[in-house]
Amino acid sequence: MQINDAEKRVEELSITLHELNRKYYQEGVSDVSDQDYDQLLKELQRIEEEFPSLVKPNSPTLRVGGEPTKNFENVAHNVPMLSLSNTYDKEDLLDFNERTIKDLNEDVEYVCELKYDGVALSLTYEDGILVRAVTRGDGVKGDDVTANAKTIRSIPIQLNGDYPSQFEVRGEVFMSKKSFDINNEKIAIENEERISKGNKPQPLLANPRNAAAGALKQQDPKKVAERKLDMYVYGIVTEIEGIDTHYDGLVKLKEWGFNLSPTFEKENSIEGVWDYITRWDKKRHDLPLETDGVVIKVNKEEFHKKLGNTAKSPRWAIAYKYKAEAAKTELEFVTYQVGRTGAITPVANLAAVQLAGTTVRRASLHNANEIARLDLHYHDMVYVEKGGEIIPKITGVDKTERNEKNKPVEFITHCPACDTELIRKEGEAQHYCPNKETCPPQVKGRIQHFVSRKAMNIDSIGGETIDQLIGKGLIKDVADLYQLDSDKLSVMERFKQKSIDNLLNGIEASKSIPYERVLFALGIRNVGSTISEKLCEAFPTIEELEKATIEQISELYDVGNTVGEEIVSFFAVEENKALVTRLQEAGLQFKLEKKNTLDTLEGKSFVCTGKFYEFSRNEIHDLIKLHGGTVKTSISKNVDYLVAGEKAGSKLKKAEDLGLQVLTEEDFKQLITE
Ligand SMILES: NC(=O)c1ccc[n+]([C@@H]2O[C@H](COP(=O)([O-])OP(=O)(O)OC[C@H]3O[C@@H](n4cnc5c(N)ncnc54)[C@H](O)[C@@H]3O)[C@@H](O)[C@H]2O)c1
Ligand SMILES: [Zn+2]
Repeated sequence: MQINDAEKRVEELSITLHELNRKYYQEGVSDVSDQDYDQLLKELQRIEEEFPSLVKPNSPTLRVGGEPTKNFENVAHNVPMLSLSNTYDKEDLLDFNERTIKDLNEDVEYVCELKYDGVALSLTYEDGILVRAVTRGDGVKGDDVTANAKTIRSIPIQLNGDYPSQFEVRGEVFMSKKSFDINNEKIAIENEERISKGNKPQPLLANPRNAAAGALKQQDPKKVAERKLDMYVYGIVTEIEGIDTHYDGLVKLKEWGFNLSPTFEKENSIEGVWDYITRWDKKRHDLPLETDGVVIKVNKEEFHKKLGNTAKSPRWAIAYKYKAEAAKTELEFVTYQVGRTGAITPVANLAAVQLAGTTVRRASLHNANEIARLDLHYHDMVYVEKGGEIIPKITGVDKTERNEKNKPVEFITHCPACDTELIRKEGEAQHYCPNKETCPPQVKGRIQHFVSRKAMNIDSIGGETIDQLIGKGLIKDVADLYQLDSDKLSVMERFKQKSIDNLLNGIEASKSIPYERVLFALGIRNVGSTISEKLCEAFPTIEELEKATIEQISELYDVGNTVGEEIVSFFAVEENKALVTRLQEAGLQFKLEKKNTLDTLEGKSFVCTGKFYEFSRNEIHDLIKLHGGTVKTSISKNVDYLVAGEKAGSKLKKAEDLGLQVLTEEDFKQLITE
């Protein structure tokens, strides 16, 4: 691979992984299976190993988890809370064993535990009393959720026995399969009542892991208690005299009153580990909670110190993850969904089949390429797989069972919602319905996105209200919302004055939503909430963004080419410009609120490369922005300064060739303190 191709691929992978992370940790949504995610991450790791100069300071290979939230006090961890390196492969596991023995120059004993599928929590005890519970957050600091943790019955508030005076223990908070079902039943019953009163139904919990994460972050501890969470602890962090092995630590934890899964086991060789893994492959489904693998840990504490950590995970442990489960069933027919951007997604409708404890009836087929790849025929017997909990996917067809009369699945040519002929852009996998203006799911989808919580947050407008507003001809697009008034709304059915007031108040309040969220709300393809923040920082008014070129946009840190293309083509459409103007006239924010920035570096642009001592690269970026400068990723004549650390490499050479000013970390510090 050439460095140019590598750089491009690194960028693509980083954007994809950042977005998958954001969805997974912030919204609890998985767009791809864990196995696919792990494959992408490994690919990035391999490229970065080959081209170390391409490692960005915030690369997904270096980052743990999500981010702490603003809803709780953020607390720094005494010892970082890391992730675990993982594998789906026996070979990798054997390699791990060999490497460990080689590094230690001694035989090792392991402890095997199941990998509980929930969220990590750190608990601190002083004199036997729980004083603090903190989530993993970004690994360095997390959310203080002590009040919530105290409502979880399996977390002891007061310990028994000979516990040390102060120590930290970590474990997994989870929602048992039983609580998950009960909670969903409750929500379903509440929904019947809500619907009968004309209110919006609540979404069901998607899966136990996501449900546990959501519940733990509730603001009201009473609500946490209602969700009936549990916790298994899996390790002591603090060094404690007399506890020399991980196994002894677990036994002690049990004595002091903690809740542990009784499934942990000591193995004196990697063969023993493999035996444990095989034994639990099927049996784990009988456990009260979801598990997705086995965690293998070196037993002796002394070895943990010797082996140390990578940026992201300890070297003394590895997770072996079980492969997704598969089943075979019949493809009955294919339906097509229309998204808010007009993208058409084919969905396989299957004869019901049991898979990993749930009944599966539908699977996503992604796009026409996928159908072609599978060479899918109606009534084929297909293999479905479910990675973790996400929508299952079809991985193959059993062609030996194909009846010759079965016809191949042909992609539709016209939109199932509005009958417009579909288009497919060159080089793209997806079909689109080009009828943006009147295709009902697109019109509705855009409005739904616009009012959603992370966008304009108008929660008084649910799906059914949108249907009615469109049906009664009151709105055709999002700008029409701002023309509504009591009079017009009087034609709405099952709408009391109170609902009308709520709706209008919500719309009014949205006028103060900041520019970055308004931009996100516009629903431009590939412009998610993070990208939108970056764009607003670089182009503080919509007029500046409108004038920006693809190149200028792609130069921004972590923003790819495709975003530039989407932005430029958005503003090339007259209707879009007109929509923005109408929203501006309605009083929405299209200008970045000036944060308290300084102007020391106003108008200057910087590229940073290499390794720094006093600051991390991210901190330097933040300092540049704080002082009014801009950060770019690649060297060009338009860059003013290169801040070069240790091992600066190719960028330094290029900067020198172009005659740019090169700053050391020290020079940079002087520049901002001048
Ligand atoms: N599908 C997606 O879009 C998507 C996106 C992001 C992450 N993911 C998945 O999440 C993984 C990364 O998440 P992660 O960093 O939380 O890592 P992880 O969940 O794979 O492993 C680390 C965690 O395991 C937990 N754990 C459970 N049982 C344990 C035990 N017995 N001992 C020690 N720890 C135990 C701990 O909470 C620890 O934080 C990825 O590998 C991927 O599978 C998927
Ligand atoms: Zn259509």
